[in-house]
Amino acid sequence: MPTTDLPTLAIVDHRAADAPERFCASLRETGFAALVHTPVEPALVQQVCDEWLAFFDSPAKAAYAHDPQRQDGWFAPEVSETAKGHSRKDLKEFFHLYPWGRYPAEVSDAARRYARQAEALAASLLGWVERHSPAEVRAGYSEPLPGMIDGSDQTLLRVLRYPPLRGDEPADALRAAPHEDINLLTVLPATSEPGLEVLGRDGRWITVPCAADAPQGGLIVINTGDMLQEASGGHFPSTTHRVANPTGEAARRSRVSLPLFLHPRPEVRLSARHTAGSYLLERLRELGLKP
Ligand SMILES: O=C(O)CCC(=O)C(=O)O
Ligand SMILES: [Fe+2]
Repeated sequence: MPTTDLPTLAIVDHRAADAPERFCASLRETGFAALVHTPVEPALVQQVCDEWLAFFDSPAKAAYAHDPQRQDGWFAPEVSETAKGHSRKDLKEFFHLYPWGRYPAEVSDAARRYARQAEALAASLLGWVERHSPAEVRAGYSEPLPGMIDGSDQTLLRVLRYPPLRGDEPADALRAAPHEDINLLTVLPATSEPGLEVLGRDGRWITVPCAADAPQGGLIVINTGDMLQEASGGHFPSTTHRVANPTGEAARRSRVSLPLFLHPRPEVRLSARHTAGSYLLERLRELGLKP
C-alpha cells in the first residue's frame, strides 16, 4: 500500500518480458521508474545502510572531510548542498565514494560491492533506454548511451544520511529541497523510511514507493538526470524531486539512502552546447559545491 493518499508510481518487475518497454514508458512519463527483482541484492543494500549509519554516528567521519576539488569524502551537514534556486541547506550529510577516491577503513567493502551491482544494473538499463529511444532521438546521441559510461571514472555513489529532526530546524528547510539530478541515470534502492516525492506534470507531488510497498522484491528506484534529458533533446525528462521531512515517530529516526549517479566520461558530447565535463562543472558551481 502507498504510504500516503498521493498518487504513486507503478512497480515494474525487472524479469518480465515487457519490462524494458514499461520501464522506459515510466521514465518518459514521470522521469522515474520503480523496479523489483533486479540483480542488486537487497541484503547487501541493508548491510551498507546499517554499517554506514554506525559510521555517521561515530566521530571517525571527521577524518574524511570532503575535498572541494576532487569532491570525494564526507560532506558535513554544514557544507551539504543548497539546491539550485534555494537558499536553505538540506538537512543531510553524505559521503561521496568514487572508484579512485577515499573509502573509510571503519566499514566493510559492502558499499563497493553494492556500487558495482548498481552500476552494472544502470549500464544495462541505459541499453533499454537506447533501444526504446525513437530513431530521431537516437540519431542525436553522439554515441550509443551504454558507450558513454564505458571507462568512466565519474560515476559516484553517495551514501546519504538524513539525521533525526531535532525540532529546531528552520521552517523551510527540507531533508532534500526540490532538485533535479545532474547525471544520466540515478539508481536508488528504496529503504525503510519514506519521504521521496517526484513532481508530476500536473504540479502534484507523487509518492515514490518505499521498501514497505514491495517487501519481497528489493525495490530499486531509477530516475533520469539532466544529462540524459540534454542528450535526448528532452525526450526523457529529468524531473524535480525532493525528500519531505517526516512527522511523528519517524522524525526521530535517521534515513539512509544510497543513490548511485551514473556519469559519462567527461569528454562525451551530450549536445551541441555541452560535454559531460562542462555540464558537470556548471552544475557543481550552482550547487555551491565547487569554487
Ligand atoms: O534520499 C533520497 O531518497 C533521494 C536523494 C536525492 O534525490 C539525491 O541525493 O539527489
Ligand atoms: Fe536527487
